[in-house]
Amino acid sequence: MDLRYATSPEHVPGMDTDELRRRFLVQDLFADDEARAVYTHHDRVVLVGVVPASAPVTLPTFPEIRSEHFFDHREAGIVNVGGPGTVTVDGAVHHVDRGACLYVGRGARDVVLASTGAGGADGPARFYLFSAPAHTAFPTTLVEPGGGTVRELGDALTSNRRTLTQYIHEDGVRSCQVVMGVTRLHPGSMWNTMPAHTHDRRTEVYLYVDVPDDARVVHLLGEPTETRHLLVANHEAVIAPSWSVHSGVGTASYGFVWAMAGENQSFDDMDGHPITDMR
Ligand SMILES: O=C(O)C(=O)C[C@H](O)C(=O)CO
Ligand SMILES: [Zn+2]
Repeated sequence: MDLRYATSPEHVPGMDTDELRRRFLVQDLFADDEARAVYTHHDRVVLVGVVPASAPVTLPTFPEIRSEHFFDHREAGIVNVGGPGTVTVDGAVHHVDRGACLYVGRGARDVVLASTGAGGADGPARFYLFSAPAHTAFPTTLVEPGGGTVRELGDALTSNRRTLTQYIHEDGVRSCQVVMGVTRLHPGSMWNTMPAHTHDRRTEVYLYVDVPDDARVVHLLGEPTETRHLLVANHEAVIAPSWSVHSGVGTASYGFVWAMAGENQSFDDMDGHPITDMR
């Protein structure tokens, strides 16, 4: 498990590219037949990538969380960004196809992730887990692709036309902390989350998907008047501490899985920052 301590904003001005990437960029989260994890002390969020390529993968616990089972004190949202698959939770099989989201509540003990495609064009399933501490148990719940609460945002004239779908949120699938969904840029639009915002009550992570191999997302982070950027490739994630903006522009169309944890689950609890105020 890659353990990352929290970063205070006053340290960002002195950071070079390598340190910014070491602290906030998550690379190589996905590897065949493995469960790879990153633990950030920002709201104690744990990210896990699972690609059951040749056999099902049983979600392990990790020594760093000191629990007999991963979900003893945690919950998670799981989005499949690969081929068709299943997530079996204590014997109950959930078909989690590409674009579907499964919420797994505190108390789950045996979680097995598997691919069901016959090695078709989509390849194996690619499960992305966003986990946060949980202090009560909510039921494991599946949202099918195309389900959830949809918001149409932006405009083609500002190249930020996009469809935001909320899966796990106050008016959707219930959870303790996790708020999770997916945003898809419309053809010809490249900017996400512009105008930018921060939410000091929550940490957020973006996992970028469907980024062509020869393209990148230029992702903005940092305090609004002390921004930095990261060049992000497909299936890489960026950790946005509560003080950080999180916005980006791609060199080709893409989507991203966004997820938050912290003080509240109010999606609209955010503080906007006009681009004219940012540096
Ligand atoms: O397209 C967007 O805008 C988003 O997806 C915004 C994220 O959901 C977010 O940052 C919510 O706080
Ligand atoms: Zn946000």
